[in-house]
Amino acid sequence: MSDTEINTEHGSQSEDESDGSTLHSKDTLSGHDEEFDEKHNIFDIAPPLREQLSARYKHSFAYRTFRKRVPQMLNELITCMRENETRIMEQCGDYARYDLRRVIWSLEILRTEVQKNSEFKHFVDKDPGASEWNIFIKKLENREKNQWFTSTWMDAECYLYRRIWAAFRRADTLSSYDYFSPKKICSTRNNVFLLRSVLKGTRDLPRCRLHFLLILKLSLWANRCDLSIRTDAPNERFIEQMVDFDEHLIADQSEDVWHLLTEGIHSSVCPVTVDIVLDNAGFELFADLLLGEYLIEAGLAVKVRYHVKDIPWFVSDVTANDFNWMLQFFLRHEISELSAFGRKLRRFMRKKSFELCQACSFWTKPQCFKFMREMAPCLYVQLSLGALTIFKGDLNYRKLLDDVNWNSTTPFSECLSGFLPTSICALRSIKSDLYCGLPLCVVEWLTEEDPNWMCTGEKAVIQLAVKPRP
Ligand SMILES: O=P(O)(O)OC[C@@]1(O)O[C@H](CO)[C@@H](O)[C@@H]1O
Repeated sequence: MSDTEINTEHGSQSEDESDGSTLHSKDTLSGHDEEFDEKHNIFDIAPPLREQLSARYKHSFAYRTFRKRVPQMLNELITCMRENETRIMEQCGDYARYDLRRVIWSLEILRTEVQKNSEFKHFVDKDPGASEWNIFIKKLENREKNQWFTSTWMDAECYLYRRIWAAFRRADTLSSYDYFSPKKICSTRNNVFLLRSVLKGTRDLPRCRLHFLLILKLSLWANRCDLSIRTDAPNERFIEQMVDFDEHLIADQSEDVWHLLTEGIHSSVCPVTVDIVLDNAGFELFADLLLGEYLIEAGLAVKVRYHVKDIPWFVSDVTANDFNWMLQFFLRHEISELSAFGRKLRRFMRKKSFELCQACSFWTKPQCFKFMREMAPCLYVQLSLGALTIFKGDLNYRKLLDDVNWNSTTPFSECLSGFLPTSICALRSIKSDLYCGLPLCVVEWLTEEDPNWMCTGEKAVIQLAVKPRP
């Protein structure tokens, strides 16, 4: 990712202007929806139990995603590319101007396809993944699930981000340009004072249960800062406010995670590795680096491995470039607390206490994690050699649960459909309509209070499935 200043101001909306995709806002769909729904056989119901989520259910976040959020996200991306043409040319060369026009044209076509509920097209790029995608799309065609509003939500969303990537990839000058980087860079730069205040509050914490819980929850609540949903920046008093966040934790197995790391794993026999499957860049990545730092310094792990996406994904997901950019950002920062943290991160990388794993393409495939063993055996074995894998965020959670709308009281470990390479911890602020492992009636009560609660990221869960070891 380049360090060039890029304007993201104009492409974004204020919360008031937004359209139902923003946190805290209500469902505001109306107008042409009835006509659209009738034409495309949209069911006037919420996602049925034990079914995979899909935009074919009107009362779902998936429906709103394709009716509102996705066209809006594509508009923002197009505007951002137009407004930053000169800067992109500085970075990618003069010819980028022509490539950019072609890309914008492709993005406009894509937006129309979503709005018209068109069929998925096959990929024509030369990337090795294209043929695999095309086989997958063919299968969807055979099952008549190859449209934005007939496919599952997961298939359609992953296809969307792969299509955006293909539009840039085809253009020689832009093939390795990360079109979401302006947003990701700004989200870090605009929060420098927050980063400093969090750093000040978390230096040299001795090993103890309470400190561990603080850092684990910081990593959890940082997941509220998802750039594809949230327009407001986290508050500078984030750490102090976290005490109040606790009441929003509707399933909390954080103590079990502490016990697993301190008692369940015999670190004297084999050195403990913890894997963190990252979600968003910006403040959330920072919090995940703090979590890694604490695990190492408190002797809870000897190695923390970070997993990233191989292509720009769901707007703000971390790629290897974002990870490296953040290390450099800290290292070179003029604020002493930030640069000291940067030097520590560099030390951890050099000593291999931290490892940035080679980005595995499985993370950007539409298949959920129960298929990992078969589709990405090396990744599965890698995770199984670690003591614990922490999955960050809502999208990873959806993939853990096969994107199925489980009965909300079904235990977390049951909903993993056999996926348990090692012990698994999910840190998820809830931004979609699926849940599990919750106490009886919680979903009913919350829905009575606010039918939209599950799309706001306000509530969260910390859940753990322990892998029995011989
Ligand atoms: O994984 P994250 O960053 O916590 O959330 C990803 C997300 O924004 O994308 C999906 C909808 O597009 C939802 O599952 C969720 O709201």
